[in-house]
Amino acid sequence: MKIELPEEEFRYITENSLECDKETAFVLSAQNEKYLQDAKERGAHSIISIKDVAKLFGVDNIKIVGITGTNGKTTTASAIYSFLLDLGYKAAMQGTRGFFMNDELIEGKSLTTPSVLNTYKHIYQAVAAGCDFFVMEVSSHAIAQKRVEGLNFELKILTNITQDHLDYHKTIGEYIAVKNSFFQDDCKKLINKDETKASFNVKNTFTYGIENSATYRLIAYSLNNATSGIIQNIKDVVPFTASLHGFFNLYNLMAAIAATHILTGKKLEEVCEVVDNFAGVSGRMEQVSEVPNVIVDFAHTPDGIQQVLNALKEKELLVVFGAGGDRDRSKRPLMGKVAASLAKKLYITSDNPRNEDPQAIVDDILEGIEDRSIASVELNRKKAIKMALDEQQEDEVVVILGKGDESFQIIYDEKFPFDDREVVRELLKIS
Ligand SMILES: CC(=O)N[C@H]1[C@@H](OP(=O)(O)OP(=O)(O)OC[C@H]2O[C@@H](n3ccc(=O)[nH]c3=O)[C@H](O)[C@@H]2O)O[C@H](CO)[C@@H](O)[C@@H]1O[C@H](C)C(=O)N[C@@H](C)C(=O)N[C@H](CCC(=O)O)C(=O)O
Ligand SMILES: Nc1ncnc2c1ncn2[C@@H]1O[C@H](COP(=O)(O)OP(=O)(O)OP(=O)(O)O)[C@@H](O)[C@H]1O
Ligand SMILES: N[C@H](CCC[C@H](N)C(=O)O)C(=O)O
Ligand SMILES: [Mg+2]
Repeated sequence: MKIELPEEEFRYITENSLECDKETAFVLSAQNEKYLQDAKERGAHSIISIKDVAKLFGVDNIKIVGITGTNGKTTTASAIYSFLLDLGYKAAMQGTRGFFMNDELIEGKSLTTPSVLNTYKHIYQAVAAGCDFFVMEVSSHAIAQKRVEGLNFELKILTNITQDHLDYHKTIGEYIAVKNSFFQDDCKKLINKDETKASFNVKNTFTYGIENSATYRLIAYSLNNATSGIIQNIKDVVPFTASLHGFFNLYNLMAAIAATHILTGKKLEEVCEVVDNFAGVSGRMEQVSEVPNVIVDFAHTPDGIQQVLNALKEKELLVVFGAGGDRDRSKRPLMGKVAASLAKKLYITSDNPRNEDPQAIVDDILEGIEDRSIASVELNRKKAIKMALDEQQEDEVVVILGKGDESFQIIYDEKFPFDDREVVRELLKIS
């Protein structure tokens, strides 16, 4: 990606040596230092550091909020973004769903945390638009690869640490260490106190929790019909209501309320008043049809599946899911096991197979399932959804997991249009 800067002596900057020429400066970062020689050989105008870009782009003129954790990053980021906008601030958000500013989608999905220069470009756009805050998701890949190099965070948030991405991090110990490495500096931090795997520098640390005492503690809650809770921070005890469902979302809401309180210095009452306006995130616990009851969710980890199915366990559940190809293999049997323990019936199918054999992925999932009589295998995702809908009885819920708001299915390197919600609507003939 080349960025044009007409005012500078070089006309463009890039982080890719292949794009270097006499008009284009190479932005040296931890991710591309191995290509420095190549950039020089291609006649780069000059070599500049990511710190130089930080100055050029004024990235210190905005408050950056970074959220990491295995699950709940997008939901927590979206809640903070929504609360800030409702409280009258200008805000931007970058994450799995793309780059948003002041309630508008500016750029579609790419990575959860894009390359370092891409993030700097978004921050630059947010500064230019007069935003007070830049809320961003920080994936474990991004921490390991230093895609957040040079950013001074106003607040860093930890949602939780369970299992994902062991294809990349190799061991759970390494994955936990990478997540925790984000919280070793002196900047303000907000940590989930109920996450026993969290390890952080206590300086400037705030905590939130439900089970353990914390700076922000949920002292009472109800999940019947509507979600509501009472949050305590020192002497303040403040109620809130919310339209998100499920116990796990109480954690996301707590993190977002606490973060907004810390960031803005507004009264906790004022923050809690806007909580109910946040309608949730597309493709997360999204009810596509009420009768029959069909829910689409983005759970793609063992813990995500457990949390979502637990939230719905009052009903009998028919669960359609698979697992992504070219991703953590070791999570697949765990996903199978936890789904089998909470569902009446499983329809195991393809997610995004990418370069793997879809049957082999399903076999990995089946490894975790003792009672195979509850599991049907149908590799075609649309057919698997149809099977579940055809077999659904009154009072049962069809829960379709793993792809949430994705609008395509990735087979090898090709993206084919596919949206679980559209498929359900088409099969149920809902307009
Ligand atoms: C495994 C992985 O994470 N790979 C990422 C990594 O690729 P890489 O290390 O192979 O990069 P590289 O090709 O050596 O390039 C590194 C740098 O050198 C530069 N370069 C490269 C080649 C060259 O000749 N000259 C040169 O200067 C590139 O412009 C880049 O700046 O760095 C690239 C640039 O930042 C990423 O695009 C790429 O993401 C790939 C596409 C990917 O699929 N990543 C996924 C797994 C990912 O990151 N997912 C996370 C987690 C999602 C979540 O849990 O929410 C995410 O943040 O989305
Ligand atoms: N706090 C939480 N704890 C456990 N599971 C959660 C939590 N919040 C959300 N989930 C589950 O994880 C799924 C993904 O949620 P969300 O998109 O907010 O997470 P994420 O961390 O951004 O995921 P990704 O790493 O793919 O970007 C949800 O659909 C839900 O199933
Ligand atoms: N951010 C996650 C999303 C997974 C979504 C699932 N549908 C898959 O393709 O595995 C990842 O890149 O691992
Ligand atoms: Mg996300």
